[in-house]
Amino acid sequence: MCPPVEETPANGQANGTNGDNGHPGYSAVRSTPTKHVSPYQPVGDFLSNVSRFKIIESTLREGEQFANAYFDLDAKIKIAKALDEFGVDYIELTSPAASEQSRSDCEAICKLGLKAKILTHVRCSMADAKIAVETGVDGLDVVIGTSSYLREHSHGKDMTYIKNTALEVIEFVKSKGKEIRFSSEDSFRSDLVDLLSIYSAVDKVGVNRVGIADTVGCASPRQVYDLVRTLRGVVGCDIETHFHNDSGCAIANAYCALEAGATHVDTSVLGIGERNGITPLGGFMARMIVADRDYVLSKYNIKKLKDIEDLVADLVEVNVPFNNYITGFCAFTHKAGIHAKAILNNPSTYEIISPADFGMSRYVHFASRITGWNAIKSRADQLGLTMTDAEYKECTAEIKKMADIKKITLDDTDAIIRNFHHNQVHNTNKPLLPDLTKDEAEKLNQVDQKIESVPEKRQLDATVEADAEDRANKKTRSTAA
Ligand SMILES: CC(=O)SCCNC(=O)CCNC(=O)[C@H](O)C(C)(C)COP(=O)(O)OP(=O)(O)OC[C@H]1O[C@@H](n2cnc3c(N)ncnc32)[C@H](O)[C@@H]1OP(=O)(O)O
Ligand SMILES: O=C(O)CCC(=O)C(=O)O
Ligand SMILES: [Zn+2]
Repeated sequence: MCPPVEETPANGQANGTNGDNGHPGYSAVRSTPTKHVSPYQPVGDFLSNVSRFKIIESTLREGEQFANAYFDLDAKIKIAKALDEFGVDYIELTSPAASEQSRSDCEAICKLGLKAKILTHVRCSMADAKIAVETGVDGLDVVIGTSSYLREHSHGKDMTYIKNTALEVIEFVKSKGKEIRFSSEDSFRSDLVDLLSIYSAVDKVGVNRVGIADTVGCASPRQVYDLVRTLRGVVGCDIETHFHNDSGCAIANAYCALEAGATHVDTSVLGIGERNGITPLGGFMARMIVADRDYVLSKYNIKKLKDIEDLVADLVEVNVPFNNYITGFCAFTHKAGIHAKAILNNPSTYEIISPADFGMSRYVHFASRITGWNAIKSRADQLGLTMTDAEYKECTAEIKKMADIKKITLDDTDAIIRNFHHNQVHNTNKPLLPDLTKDEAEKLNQVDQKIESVPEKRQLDATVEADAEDRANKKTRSTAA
């Protein structure tokens, strides 16, 4: 088995050491070469924007709608600066009509001089638009519900009113030299003819983008593809998309929207937002780096992802989930023996994303009954201990035996490897794990007795003894020389 090989990442930077996933019981393995040629390249379709999408980052708007979110100005500035360093194209802020503090925060963020364009998100009303254009934002994201649910039970306006107001607001915002997007809320439960008719009308008066929103998270990727593709044939302007995650499709829907010709995707850090939130920035990056690594690396500073997630998680007082895309504590941890062996030889066997791209580390978990001798050999290498293959196998069997009677830790496993090695080299019989409880020692004894009666075990013992003798002979010869 090859020892872990150090990778030279495509971007020429040092390997993943700064984004430690924080494992107490796993060995870090240096990244190995990964020229990411995905067998699942995006469909080579002239409509697809998978290789030229833009991100509208809405942690400071949709994210403020997350149940736990409370961002004071200092927090907003930290988040805005971090997102700007990451390289998002737009930062969307809460409506300045929401409160006096929201309005002054909006002005303050506009004055930071960030590279990202600053948008604010307002209702489709002249009153909101008039407040928004005075804040210094680059553009307005205007929204109004078009489904019958929202027309009847939210704002109570019909489609004619919506269209007329939309046209009035767009004309006003454009006259102020601002970018303007018009979006239908709850698009996937809206009448298709209503939708296409209003999008076509706003496109004709020069709106910069239209937006489709899956406000209740009901849409499937196929429905998204169909609607965006249809809309692509109706409007010439850009198409923004916004997906809630109630039924688990937010990332897949964003991807399908791009395949169908959408140009912009809304995200928030960790997906925070109303209810269970929207397309998460990190999960979206995970999807897109698999689709077009060069585009993602050329545009976004993805090594900042973990810092941004930690910042936001801290501010909204949540933990980053264990299975989070990229940064979850086990996102790059390989445990089963079969996986570990292959990963140690070549990480592409079981990884489609290189942790090093995100400044993260890969781990091989070897303290369990499902580990294998290749992983144990790799760990022994890290401990500076060398044995024969037969000894690694025997040592692995001891680890499995112990793991069958109790949940073993990294320290336990290291102790077994060290003591096993010591016994081989010095021909001693040290207990492999000295601090077993009486009960555990008794169980181990029973297991030992069972194993002794297995013929393969006797065979293995003979091999190990032969190895030891061979080594002893060699040692004698080299001492004599
Ligand atoms: C799907 C989304 O997430 S859209 C973004 C939602 N974001 C927010 O709501 C955050 C900011 N919101 C707020 O601070 C407040 O809701 C405000 C300032 C906008 C309005 O506050 P209030 O005047 O107290 O009204 P309230 O919040 O109770 O109800 C919403 C009002 O907006 C109207 N409304 C709702 N959607 C729209 C719309 N898209 N365009 C125009 N008016 C709308 C409703 O009819 C209702 O008006 P009413 O006072 O005549 O009943
Ligand atoms: O403005 C938009 O496009 C989306 C608004 C929103 O948050 C939603 O509909 O869920
Ligand atoms: Zn939303």
